[in-house]
Amino acid sequence: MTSFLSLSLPVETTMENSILPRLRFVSSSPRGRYSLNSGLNNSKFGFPNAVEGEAFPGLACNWKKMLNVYGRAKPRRSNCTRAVGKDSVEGKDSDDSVDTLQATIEKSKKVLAMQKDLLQQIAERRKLVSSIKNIKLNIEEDLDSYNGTDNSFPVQDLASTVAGSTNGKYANDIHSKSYTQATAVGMSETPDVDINGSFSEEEQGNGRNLSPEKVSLDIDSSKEFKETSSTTVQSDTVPSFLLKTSKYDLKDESTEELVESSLEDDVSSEANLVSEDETVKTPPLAGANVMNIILVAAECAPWSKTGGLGDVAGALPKALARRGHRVMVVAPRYGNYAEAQDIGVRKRYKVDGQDVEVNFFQAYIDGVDFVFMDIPMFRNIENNIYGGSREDILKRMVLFCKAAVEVPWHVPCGGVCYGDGNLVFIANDWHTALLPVYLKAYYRDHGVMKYTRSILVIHNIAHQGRGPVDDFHYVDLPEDYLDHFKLYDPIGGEHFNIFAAGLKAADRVVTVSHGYSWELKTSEGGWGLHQIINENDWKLRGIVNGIDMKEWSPLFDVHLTSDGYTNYSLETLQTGKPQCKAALQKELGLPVRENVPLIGFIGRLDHQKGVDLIAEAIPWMVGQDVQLVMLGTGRPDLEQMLRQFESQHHDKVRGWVGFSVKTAHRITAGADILLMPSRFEPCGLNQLYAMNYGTVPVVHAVGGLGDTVQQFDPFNETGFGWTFDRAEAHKLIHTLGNCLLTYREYKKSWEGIQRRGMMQDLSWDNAAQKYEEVLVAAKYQW
Ligand SMILES: Nc1ncnc2c1ncn2[C@@H]1O[C@H](COP(=O)(O)OP(=O)(O)O[C@H]2O[C@H](CO)[C@@H](O)[C@H](O)[C@H]2O)[C@@H](O)[C@H]1O
Repeated sequence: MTSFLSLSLPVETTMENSILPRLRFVSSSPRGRYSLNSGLNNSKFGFPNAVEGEAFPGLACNWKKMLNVYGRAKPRRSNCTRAVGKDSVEGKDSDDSVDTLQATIEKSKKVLAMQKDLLQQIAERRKLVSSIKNIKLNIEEDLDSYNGTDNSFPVQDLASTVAGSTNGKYANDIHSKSYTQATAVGMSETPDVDINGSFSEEEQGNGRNLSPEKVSLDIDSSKEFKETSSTTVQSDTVPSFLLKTSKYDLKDESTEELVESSLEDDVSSEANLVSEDETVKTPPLAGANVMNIILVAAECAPWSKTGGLGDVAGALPKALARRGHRVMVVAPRYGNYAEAQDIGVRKRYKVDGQDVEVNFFQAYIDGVDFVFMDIPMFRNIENNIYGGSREDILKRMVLFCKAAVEVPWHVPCGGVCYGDGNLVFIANDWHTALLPVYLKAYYRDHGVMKYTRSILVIHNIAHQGRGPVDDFHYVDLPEDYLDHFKLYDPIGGEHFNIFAAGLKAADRVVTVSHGYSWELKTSEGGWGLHQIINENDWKLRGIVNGIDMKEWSPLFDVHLTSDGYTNYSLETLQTGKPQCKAALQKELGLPVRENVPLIGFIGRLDHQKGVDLIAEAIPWMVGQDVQLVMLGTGRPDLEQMLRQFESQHHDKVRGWVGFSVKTAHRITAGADILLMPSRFEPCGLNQLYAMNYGTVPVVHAVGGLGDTVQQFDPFNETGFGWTFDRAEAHKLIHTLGNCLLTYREYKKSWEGIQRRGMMQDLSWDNAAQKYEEVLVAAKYQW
């Protein structure tokens, strides 16, 4: 969640019921309207406001168009016969038998190419399996000590174990390379030439932050994820290990035989290949593009999380580090984090005329330097991190961004600062959108940090950091910068908008799916910023989020190790998942029945997530033989609604009001179906998690949901779930009805959907590679 709206805050209610002045405009678009709050209401600062009526009917209509634009359709290969025909015309006579022969040869070539491709996948899957096994061994050791409470940080523990590298290890690595700047405390106040310098080739090439063992493990596994399969796995590209267990495989029997026999033949050569790989020191995947990257975010899982932003900030950096980059995450220190040590660096920054001291804490985990800023105004708000008055939140973000931009000078990680050469910041959402502005206004405009670039990632444009124009004085910038913050609403008039300034100042802009990058440019989806986004279209790119495979994998999930739950994989899906379902039913006090479809919902209870559509569908749903569990916090009226559903339909519905990571994992594993009727959804992570757990998503095909959930096609047995094209209750009911029918009547198809979902490569490694392209583009941009 990416706004002031904390999951534990009833902010959305105030959106609807504000008594403070509220400025609105009605979109001239015939498709629908939305209102924008001027931001004068303190509690609403940060998001533009309540959506009225049908929020994005236009989007609903246009999702198919979006899909066409961003294309799932793959380029068709020219068919063999045509190619042969062309040859024969150009050559001698067009003789039928020659044609046939040619066609056969072409076909054989194609089959051989497929076979080669499959063998490659087999080799890579095997490597993956063996590296996963290693990881699992470590994890199992850790599980013994894991206490199973929701508030602990298993990922953290596991991460350290898996990486096999702690801060101490890291320090050793650095020391062994005889770095001279090992003293953290008392670094000079101003940037110094040595510190700013970029790393030597050797330092970069070796992935300086990583121990040699770590480099090879991580690089190998990311490569495997990257190359193993495409995001949309078709039935003809099934990994080989499924050939013997499933029918969702190669339809072409001859190819299958060929593959099987080649498989056996190739076992020994593969083994050689793997062992060779292990001994050869692999260069970083990023090659010559290795950079210093600092991701700055207001939340970072597992330490702080109110929603998807926290997940992304916790996982994307690790994937970038696996590619060989030197990566740091900078986040506020909301509480005491066991892993992070005070490194003794103290800096002072001014906010609203006052000097505020910032202390820096650091932890090195999974190849990433996590730097936490300890600032009095951030302390003890871990359960309400976007809480407080508009001014309070603004001051926090001003201070955070001012300090973050100087972290590469002042915070030595493993003894050496990042420096500002070959450096890119990744800012996230409006909270850190000031960073690109500060980088420009304080430094680059003055010839400092000339080689530093900034990327701004839009996770949710609905929250913008809005306020009255007077708020400009808080951000402490030269007067001529005011114009960058001013935004005019046709009805609301001029206001102050942090996201607007950040979008203009950033070197590149990324958003979290292709679909959303299209929607952002529409008046319905841009929430008043569409014009600025259109003007900056040249620097915008959509990159679909990934999954932290250690955190969200049914095989390693630490929340499935007790209370009757169990870890499972593709191979044990048929036994493991039903066991989790039974455990969930038991935990929730629902009748334990294997054949009743169990539907889940996890998310913020607000307008975005379409909870009200579920509410409208409830009478129909409870008329079916289904069970429904909803987990969420947010608007008090919607929380109340959840409680009410539970009390009215106690034999079928559970409404869990609260923020519980453990329960979210357990629902994802135990449910058969995950419902996501979001009105808009920049990417959405829960549907990705669901598919990885063999849980079938039913979604409104908007934003990232449209990008990631391919509609089930019963004729071709393709697709990962069900989609509906308008955020309307009757559409949801109709679609869910089809889904339930398949669940009940077509078990084999259902299993196929589950398996295809689980077989996708949803890891962060693909996305990290794309981010790298954006970072490189920014680096060479002047
Ligand atoms: N009550 C609860 N208890 C426990 N866990 C809960 C919970 N409610 C939500 N969560 C967890 O929070 C995360 C929510 O992530 P999403 O991507 O679905 O939504 P969010 O709208 O916050 O993120 C925004 O940013 C992300 C990241 O880019 C985009 O995917 C998304 O579309 C955009 O709206 C998931 O990990 C989910 O399990």
